[in-house]
Amino acid sequence: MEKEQLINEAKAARERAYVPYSNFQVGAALLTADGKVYGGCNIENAGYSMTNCAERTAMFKAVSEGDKSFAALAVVADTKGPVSPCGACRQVLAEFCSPDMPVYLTNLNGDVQETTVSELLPGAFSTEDLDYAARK
Ligand SMILES: O=c1ccn([C@H]2C[C@H](O)[C@@H](CO)O2)c(=O)[nH]1
Ligand SMILES: [Zn+2]
Repeated sequence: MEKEQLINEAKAARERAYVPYSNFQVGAALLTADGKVYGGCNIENAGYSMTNCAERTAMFKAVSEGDKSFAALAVVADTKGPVSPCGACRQVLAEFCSPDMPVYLTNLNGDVQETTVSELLPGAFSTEDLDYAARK
């Protein structure tokens, strides 16, 4: 799938954002290794901290459907520059995606920043850290 197509899927998912509190719509599109696309939007809650970001919505949809092998992610919001994923989403990406997986950070003006999972979260806490402690 083309990068532009994945970005368009993220824009379509963004339209479904549930954002009565921030009014800030975010969309994500996660491409699986076998060519499926999971869209995600941010979903807010009157208890603000229960909000789920677009990126994690897409990730959790995929994993809950049995997909855990990913090829690329696109994220879009109406930001001045390419949107910057929050720390929680960076940690979730690091759990399931390879360090060099491409991530396309975009906005509605057509800016596109191509980065990777490890660039977004260098030195992520990982399962290897847990394994080391467990074998002692
Ligand atoms: O990368 C981001 C940044 C923010 N948000 C959401 C969370 C909340 O609904 C709103 C404002 O933080 O934007 C995302 O979905 N993804
Ligand atoms: Zn987030």
